[in-house]
Amino acid sequence: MAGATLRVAGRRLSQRSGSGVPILLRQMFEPKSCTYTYLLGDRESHEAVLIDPVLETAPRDAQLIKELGLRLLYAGSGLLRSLLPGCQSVISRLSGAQADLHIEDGDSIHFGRFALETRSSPGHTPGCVTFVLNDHSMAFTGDALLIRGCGRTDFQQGCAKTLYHSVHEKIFTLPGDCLIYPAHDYRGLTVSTVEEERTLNPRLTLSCEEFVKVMDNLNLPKPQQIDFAVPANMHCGIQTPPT
Ligand SMILES: N[C@@H](CCC(=O)N[C@@H](CCS)C(=O)NCC(=O)O)C(=O)O
Ligand SMILES: [Fe+2]
Repeated sequence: MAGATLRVAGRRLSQRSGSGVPILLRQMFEPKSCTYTYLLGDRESHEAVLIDPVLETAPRDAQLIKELGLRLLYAGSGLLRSLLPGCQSVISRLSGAQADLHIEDGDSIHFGRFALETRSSPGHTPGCVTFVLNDHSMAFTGDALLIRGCGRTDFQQGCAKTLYHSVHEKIFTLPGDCLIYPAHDYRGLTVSTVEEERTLNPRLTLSCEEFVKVMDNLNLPKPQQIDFAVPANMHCGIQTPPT
């Protein structure tokens, strides 16, 4: 099972660092929810992981994974698991959702010569996680940190103060040139860096107190898919018929 192990909290990351080894990375877009899904793979072992998958595009993602000859080990979706046997669904333990594997702060997800470090980054939801590649060259920030923005905190047990501390302590402490890949973008931007967001993010450059005020007054409309997506996420992306 070498290269495919999930390590428990606090253990050292793999010594097989990603540094100098080109990773296979694909950013894929779902236009309805403006979601980015990320496929990360090791060209040598063909092991891969999928971050932030969306139900609607699971068949597309599964097809690409097959075409590229990859073996998907982990995905945050139960549907991918049924489309690609052998794949395990993964979600934060703090989400309270069902999955094959529950991850916690400090866990590592290994695929081939690479590993993703799990950094719990609650605030948008209690279960939000940022995945950091083991050489700290890139971070997948989910809905916590968006490009020049951040996840809203007005539903799904969100908390602005918690989000502020998550971003400052778990993401802004990464190297300045670490690439930031968010789960959503509503303006067509695709990638940022820690340094850019540390200096230019209009919300996260505020004091914690000012940030909380801004977040409490965003008055955003509810996302179109939310009533459908939240219950599904509790079952790792699988809809259960109403009873
Ligand atoms: N009108 C938009 C709403 C998008 C939205 O609320 N997005 C969430 C992230 C997905 S749960 C969010 O946190 N947005 C923060 C922000 O500042 O936009 C739509 O339905 O597309
Ligand atoms: Fe969200």
